[in-house]
Amino acid sequence: MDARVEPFPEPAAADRRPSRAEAEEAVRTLLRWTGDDPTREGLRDTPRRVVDSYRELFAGYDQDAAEILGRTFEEVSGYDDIVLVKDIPFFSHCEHHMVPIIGKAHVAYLPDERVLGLSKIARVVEIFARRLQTQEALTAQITDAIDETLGPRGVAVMIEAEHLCMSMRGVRKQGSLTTTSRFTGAFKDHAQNQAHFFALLRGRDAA
Ligand SMILES: Nc1nc2c(ncn2[C@@H]2O[C@H](COP(=O)(O)OP(=O)(O)OP(=O)(O)O)[C@@H](O)[C@H]2O)c(=O)[nH]1
Ligand SMILES: [Zn+2]
Repeated sequence: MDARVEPFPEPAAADRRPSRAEAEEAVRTLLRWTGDDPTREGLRDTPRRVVDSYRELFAGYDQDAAEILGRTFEEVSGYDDIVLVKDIPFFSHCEHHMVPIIGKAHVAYLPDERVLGLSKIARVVEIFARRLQTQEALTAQITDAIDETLGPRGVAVMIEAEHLCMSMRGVRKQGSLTTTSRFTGAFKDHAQNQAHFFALLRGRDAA
């Protein structure tokens, strides 16, 4: 296993999870921490809603990228050029502040013998985005999951995102975008493949 990154973190074991009642109580504690009153009518159902929201926003902990990416197709046409799915929107949450990260992922690979269903590329972005993340880890996990499961000639991933922990709070710089990228195989070794990837990305503004 590649030591740089754990591509398929084990989903949190059910027995290590607090109960729903404990989770709702934690939300009540945070409501009191804000200075509000969790017993007032408007907030009475809020712990339940927050816990339900967390289930959805962090659903990625219960999903396995290898399973999604395991469903591949043999490429019989001889197509061997770049496959790029760009502008995949995602919402994630930063692991430092648990505040949203809003961004777009651009994911490309150079097929070898097998290709992926295109929706699976967007699904793998979702799986890793719906966990607490840094942008660097999100980029690495998407790249390495595709690389290790599909075995293509190369993978290229670029992510552009705004971190609301830098906009709403802290340094308060609205609109600043962070870009991260990761390349494997033929994208890493051959500058012209990287250049092709970047040229196709620039093309998104031309339409
Ligand atoms: N490298 C990296 N840093 C991130 C990411 N998301 C948030 N951060 C940063 O994580 C850092 C946490 O810094 P700390 O000094 O521990 O926390 P803090 O006191 O809340 O920092 P400020 O945000 O500067 O107020 C901040 O600089 C954030 O901007 C990310 O995806 N990648
Ligand atoms: Zn943050």
